[in-house]
Amino acid sequence: MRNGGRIAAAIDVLSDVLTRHQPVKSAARDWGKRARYAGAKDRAWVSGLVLDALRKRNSIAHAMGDDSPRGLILGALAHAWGWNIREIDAAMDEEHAPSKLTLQERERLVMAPDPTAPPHVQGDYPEWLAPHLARVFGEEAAVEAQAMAVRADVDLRVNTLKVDAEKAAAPLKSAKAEPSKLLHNAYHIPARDPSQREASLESIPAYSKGWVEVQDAGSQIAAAAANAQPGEQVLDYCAGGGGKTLALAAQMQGKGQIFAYDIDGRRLSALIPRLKRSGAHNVQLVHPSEPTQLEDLTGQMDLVFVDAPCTGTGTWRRRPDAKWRLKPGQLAKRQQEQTDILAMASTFVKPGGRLVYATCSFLMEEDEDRVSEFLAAHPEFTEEDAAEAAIASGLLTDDGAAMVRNYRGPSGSVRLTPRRAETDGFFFAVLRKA
Ligand SMILES: C[S@@+](CC[C@H](N)C(=O)[O-])C[C@H]1O[C@@H](n2cnc3c(N)ncnc32)[C@H](O)[C@@H]1O
Repeated sequence: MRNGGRIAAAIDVLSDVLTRHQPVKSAARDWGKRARYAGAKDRAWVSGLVLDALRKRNSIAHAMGDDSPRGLILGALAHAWGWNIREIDAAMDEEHAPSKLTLQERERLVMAPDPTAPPHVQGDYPEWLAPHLARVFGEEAAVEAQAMAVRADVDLRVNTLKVDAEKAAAPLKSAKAEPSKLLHNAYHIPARDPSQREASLESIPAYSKGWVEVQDAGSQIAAAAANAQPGEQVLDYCAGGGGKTLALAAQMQGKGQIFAYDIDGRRLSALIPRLKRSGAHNVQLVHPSEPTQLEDLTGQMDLVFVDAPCTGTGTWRRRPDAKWRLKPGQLAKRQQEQTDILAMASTFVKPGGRLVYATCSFLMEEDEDRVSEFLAAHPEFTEEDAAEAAIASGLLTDDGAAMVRNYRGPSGSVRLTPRRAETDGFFFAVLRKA
C-alpha cells in the first residue's frame, strides 16, 4: 500500500476506536479482514499511527483545532511522526488517499505547540483526571504525563533458572537488546518504529528456550521488592498470566513453594505454558474452583504478593486507548477491589511474614491510600522500606538502587514512572506482620 491509502485506513480505524469504543487491536484486526490487499507491514504502520494519535490526542486536537479522526491522524503525522507539510501533501495526492489538505489544516500542521495550554492538554490525559495527576505529581503533572504519551520500550528479564545474563547476551543481539541500566539480569530494547515492521520477540530462539521473559523493568523491580528467598512459602494472590510468579520463582532458585492464585481461572491457564518454558518446578496453581486449597494456606505464608487489579494508568504508553476509556466509576470500583483483596490476602501471611502490594497505576487513590487504609484497619502490619527491600534482593544495579531510593515516598513505598525511570508506572509497598 502507498502512504495515502494507509492514512485513509488509519482514519477509518481511529473512527472505529472512538465511535464504537473498540480497542485499537480489534479495530485494526477488523480493518485487516476487510482490506485483504494490506500486508503485515501496512497493518503495523496503520496501527502504529492510530496508537500515536491516541497517545497525543488532546495536544493534537488542540494544535489542529479539530478532534475528528481525520484531524487527529493528520496531526499525528506532523506532531508525533515529525512529517513535514510537503511529505503529508505528497501522500494526500496519492491514489486512495483522503481528500487533500484544507487551508486550515495546512496552517495548523505547521504550528508550534502551545505552552499556555492546560496541563491535561499538554500532557494528553482526560480532563477529569487533572486533580488526580496534580495530587501525585504537582506542577510536574504535564511533563510526567508527556513521558507516558510516547511509545514504550521493551524490557526482557533473563530467566536465571536456565541461563545467566552473560550467556543470554549473544542470542539477544538480533533483537537489538542492550543490558538494562537498572537491573543486573535484564535487557532493554528501545521502542520500535511502527513503520519498520520487525520480527516479534516471541520468535527469537532465546524466548522459546525460556531464557528470557518479556517483563517491564518496573514490574521486575516491584517483584524484586518481594526479595523472595529460596525455601520460602509464597502466595502470588493475583497471579494472572504469571509475570510476577515467574520472577519470584527465579529469585527462589527452585527451592521452596510458590502458590499461584487468581480469581480468574482462565488467566491462570495462560501460566501453564509459561511455567513449562521457564523450567520453574516449584509453582503450584491454586484454581478458584478449589477454594479449600487456598484456605489451607491461611496464616502459613512467608510472603504474599498482591499484584492488584488496577486502572493500569502506568501502562498508558502501551495502551493509549485505555487512557481515554477510563471513567471515574472504574477507578472507584478498582479501589473497592483493592481494599477487599488486601484484607483477604493478608490472612495468608504468617507472623513475621510480609505482604507486598503492587499496582501498575500511579494514582494515589489506588496506591498510598489503599495501603494506609489497610494499615489503619490491621495494626499488626507495619510498612517497611520498599526501596531497601528491592536493593536487598541483589537484582538492582547501582543506578537502579539510586533510582528506587530517589523515588521512595515518606512511608517507604516506591513509585516509578516513565519519566523517572523509563519504566511503566509502578507502585510497590512492603508490609510486615508482627
Ligand atoms: C495486575 S493483574 C495481575 C498480573 C500478573 N500478576 C502478572 O504479573 O502477569 C491483576 C489480577 O488480579 C486478578 N483479580 C481480580 N480480582 C481478584 C480477586 N478478588 N482475587 C484474586 N485475584 C483477583 C485479575 O484476574 C488479574 O489477573
